[in-house]
Amino acid sequence: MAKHQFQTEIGQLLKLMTHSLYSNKEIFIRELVSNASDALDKFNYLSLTDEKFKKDEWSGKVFIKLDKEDNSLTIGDNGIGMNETDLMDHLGTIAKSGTKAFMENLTGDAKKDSNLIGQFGVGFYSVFMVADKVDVISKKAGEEQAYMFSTDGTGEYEVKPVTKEAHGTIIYIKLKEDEKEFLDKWRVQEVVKKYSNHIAYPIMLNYSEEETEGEGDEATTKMVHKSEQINAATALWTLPKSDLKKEDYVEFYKTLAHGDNEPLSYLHNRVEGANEFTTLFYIPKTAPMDMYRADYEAGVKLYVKRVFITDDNKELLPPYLRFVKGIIDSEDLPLNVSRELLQENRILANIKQNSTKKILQAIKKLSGEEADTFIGQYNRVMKEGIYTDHVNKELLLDIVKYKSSTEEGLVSFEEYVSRGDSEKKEIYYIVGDDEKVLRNSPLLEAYKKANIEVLIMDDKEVDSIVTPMIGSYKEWNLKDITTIEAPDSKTEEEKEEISKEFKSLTDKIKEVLGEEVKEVKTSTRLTSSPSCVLKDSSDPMASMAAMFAQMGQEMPEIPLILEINPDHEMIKKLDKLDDESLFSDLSWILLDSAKLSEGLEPKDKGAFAQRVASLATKAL
Ligand SMILES: Nc1ncnc2c1ncn2[C@@H]1O[C@H](COP(=O)(O)OP(=O)(O)OP(=O)(O)O)[C@@H](O)[C@H]1O
Repeated sequence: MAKHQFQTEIGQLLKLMTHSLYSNKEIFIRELVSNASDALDKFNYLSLTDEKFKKDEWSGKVFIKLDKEDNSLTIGDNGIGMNETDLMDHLGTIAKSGTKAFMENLTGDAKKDSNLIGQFGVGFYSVFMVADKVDVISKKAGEEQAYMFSTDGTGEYEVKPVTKEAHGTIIYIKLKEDEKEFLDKWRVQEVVKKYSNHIAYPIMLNYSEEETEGEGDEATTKMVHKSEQINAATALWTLPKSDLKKEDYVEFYKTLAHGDNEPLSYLHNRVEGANEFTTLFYIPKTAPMDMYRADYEAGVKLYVKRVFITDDNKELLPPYLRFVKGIIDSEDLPLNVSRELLQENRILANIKQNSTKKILQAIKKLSGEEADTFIGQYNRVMKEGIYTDHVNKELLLDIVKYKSSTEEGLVSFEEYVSRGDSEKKEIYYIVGDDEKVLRNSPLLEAYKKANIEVLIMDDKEVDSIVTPMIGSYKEWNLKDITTIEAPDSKTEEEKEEISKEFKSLTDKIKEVLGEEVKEVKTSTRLTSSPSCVLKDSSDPMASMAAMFAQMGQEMPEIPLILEINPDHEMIKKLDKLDDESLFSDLSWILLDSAKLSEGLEPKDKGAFAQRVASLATKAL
């Protein structure tokens, strides 16, 4: 008999299962039933597509056996089964990178942590919350030899050949002394109904019960073996909407998401006509942990006429909808559609297009608290959608929200437009990575004064790439306020006059700063700040920079224009200053502090600090 060491991470995981996650132990039943159901799905597919298995008169079943005398619970299925390598690969190691992420994400809150179990696919090991010892006896469909994998959940497991008639898997669980509740028929039935009522196969509960025959002195009791189906065993999505209540949808979601939370929203549609299919989609209340991992798991399962095809196809929905969980069941796809060719399939492309639109329309309809929750979790991926999905850009633009310079909370483009200047039709925005810096930016001063709303986009990584390519929203052009003229009440002549009046000063500052700025000019956009910097939108580098950003590359530097506030005390005094060295220091400070207040860095931070210290000393 071969003894093997568990992979290190599994060792850690087992410890965790046995010692930490004890408040929600019942989920081990959900996890094992779900694995059984997956194994049945896989065999079902084979029996319908592979000649070798077609002759089988087969109907998939899960069974659960309770044995009070032996203090054991057994969960079995007649599904695809596992051979020796499968047992060692699937149960002795965790191939997925998920486990490490699982361990890192543990919060210490047992309820939350047990929800993570499903998300990270460490389902089988949850059995060690209740088991002293586990034997997995399995025979793979189409193979001769069966094997038994045994472990007591410490560091080692054994695998040996055994005899088993039919293909499938039996998991024998010797329960810990204090886990007798899982031998109670009602308790097990309750757990199965809660999590697994709508898996597509019958779950049979086998148990023994004392029955009394006769009455009084004549009465005799004997043990009777019973077997009954304890789940509905209907694929929920095939039922008419009118037969289903919210509770049914929520219950099914729990099976699907391996969790205990309610979904934020769901949509169930049957499409008839040239292309027939049913979809049932859920939007989780909280974004999946792996949403921003490159190896995220697909959330949608594909079925063809109720037969499970795959849960590993990331093309069923566009990537920005990767948080959606659910089912697509097509009537028209061939059962043996090659998994590789799914991508290019016209029917599937049509389903994808239709589903995407339906999901986005449902999201758009969310209101109040639900809409807030959605935006809190998914605003960023929706912006990703704007970038990648041109067909649904309009819908997506109605969903995303931004901070605003004049409103509390988040606002939509629609709300902005309803308040904006309907003649000018412009949407103003400023992008950066620090909300506070953006709100205090000198560039906002003129907009504040003119009472014009500016969208504060503080998710720079995404906004700086996505927003420039939005272009317009319902004929309203988006304008980056760091590149355009500010609103002001002065005429061109007045501006000209001020510019002339300060020409010698602006020339002198430019002389000091040299190539660091492209131009120095008087500003009409400032009220309380002495200076600000702007990107020169007419410079060819500016459009290049946007292109670079879209390709995810480092942006080339765009030359800056320094604007000074002619009404500011400092500028007035500077104009009259004779001390050359002080003039030079103050010119640099005008530039560097303007950069800082817009979230940019001074070129020479050390020199900046020295100049400030020297000025402070003079002021004392
Ligand atoms: N009853 C079973 N029949 C056949 N294979 C099984 C069975 N139970 C488990 N397996 C195999 O072992 C693997 C590991 O199972 P485990 O529950 O740990 O994770 P998972 O099912 O892959 O992930 P998740 O829990 O997220 O669905 C499964 O993917 C499957 O290949």
